[in-house]
Amino acid sequence: MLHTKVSQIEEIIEGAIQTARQHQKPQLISIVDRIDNIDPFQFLHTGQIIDQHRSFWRSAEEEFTLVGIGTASKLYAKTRTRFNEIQSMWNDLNDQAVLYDDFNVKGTGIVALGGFSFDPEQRNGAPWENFSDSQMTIPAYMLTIKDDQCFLTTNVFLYPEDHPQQIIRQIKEHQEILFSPKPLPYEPVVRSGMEEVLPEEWKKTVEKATDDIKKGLLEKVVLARELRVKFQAPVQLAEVIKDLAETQNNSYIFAFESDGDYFVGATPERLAKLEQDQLVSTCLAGTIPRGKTKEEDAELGQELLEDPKNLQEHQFVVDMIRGAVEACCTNVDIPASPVLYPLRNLQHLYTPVTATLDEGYSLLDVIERLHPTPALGGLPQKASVDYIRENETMNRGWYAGPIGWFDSSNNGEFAVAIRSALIKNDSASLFAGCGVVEDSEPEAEYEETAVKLKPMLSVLGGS
Ligand SMILES: C=C(O[C@H]1C=CC=C(C(=O)O)[C@@H]1O)C(=O)O
Ligand SMILES: [Mg+2]
Repeated sequence: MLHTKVSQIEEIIEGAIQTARQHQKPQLISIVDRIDNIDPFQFLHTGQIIDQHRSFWRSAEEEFTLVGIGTASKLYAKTRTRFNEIQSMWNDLNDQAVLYDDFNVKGTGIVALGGFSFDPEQRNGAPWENFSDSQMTIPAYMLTIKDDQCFLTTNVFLYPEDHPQQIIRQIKEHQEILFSPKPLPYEPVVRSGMEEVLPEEWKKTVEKATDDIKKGLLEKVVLARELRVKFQAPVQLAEVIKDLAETQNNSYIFAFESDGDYFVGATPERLAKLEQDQLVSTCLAGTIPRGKTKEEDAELGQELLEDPKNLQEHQFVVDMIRGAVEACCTNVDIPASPVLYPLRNLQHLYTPVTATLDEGYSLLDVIERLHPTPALGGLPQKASVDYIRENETMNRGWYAGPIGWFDSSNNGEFAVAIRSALIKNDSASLFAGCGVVEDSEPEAEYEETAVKLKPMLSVLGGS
């Protein structure tokens, strides 16, 4: 199945270990092969035999899927300068890497996949003990599906003391496992319990926020809540991801596994996408349910497009993203008014942003400027993040944080991890939030978050 000849892998590994010995320092090598079509969910499922550190990413708008298995290298940081730190670790890593790639397709070769918590200053308490503040992983094995083509990247760090034959044998064993994909077990997820975390207290917090906004303490704040569920048996990652991919349109499907826990979701909200110097960002805020009939759906959509409270929620996001993007881009194009963005259970106000990124900036520089937008944090940015840390009834962890990937050819994309759940064996925490502005009503915001919880709930035992 692999198009790379085995002898070629042997030569590459032997050569790289020689180089590592000569320079007395490790060598990262990355080999890209074109492979026959393979089911990404089965690949993800089978990957757990090799390593319980897996990642999944599927684009919301194009045929593009990444599945990472295991770890060739990890980039961590946990301070306020985490984006810069990860960028400089990434630059160092690339300086010492050698790429064997005849195809040059985005999202192949040395690729980092992972995410960042919402707020690096929030303590890393339950249920997030197994997730570090930020973590980007360069997988040992990675499947890339781009349009109708599949690629396998094999990344390996080679040390002066490594034995070529041992490394080659292990890679061959792992590739054999990955190329004999196991069917999914198809055991339905059965819930045995469900508990909303402090719903009345949450509504009071929304009310307090509207008062504080009226007092001028801040202009907007996004408040999220948590729903805890229990299952009869441990949940299988690949099944949840497959169900999400099949039921949620116009959404990024993602999963990050860390020490046995899975953070998964189907988010519609792109933060930024970069292809060479072409940048795309998205303003998505303002929400109404879908209608049961075509007519009702169109009526609700029209109501959303004209509703002052939702338009205000949205405009704060557009203004902030415009400022952040204009500071590092040219040719910034932002339509004057939003359109509808339909999802299965609800519809949003949507304004796309396109621009050309100025030289010298990376995707992470853009993420640092954007995160959190007022769709996840509020306005002013710092005041709203402080407000969330002090008042919200949950620990956000990676909820609403930037998650995504980048490669070494200036391609990459980050979304924000909303409509998500942290799954721990036979229990899970589901998260959803909403933008609170002056005219927000606690009961209506509560209902809005209930609809936002539906996509995850429906694949975790039914909504
Ligand atoms: C914070 C969430 O949604 C944001 C994204 C789109 C619309 C939103 C809203 O209308 O409130 C939120 O700003 C969430 O789903 O957890
Ligand atoms: Mg809203």
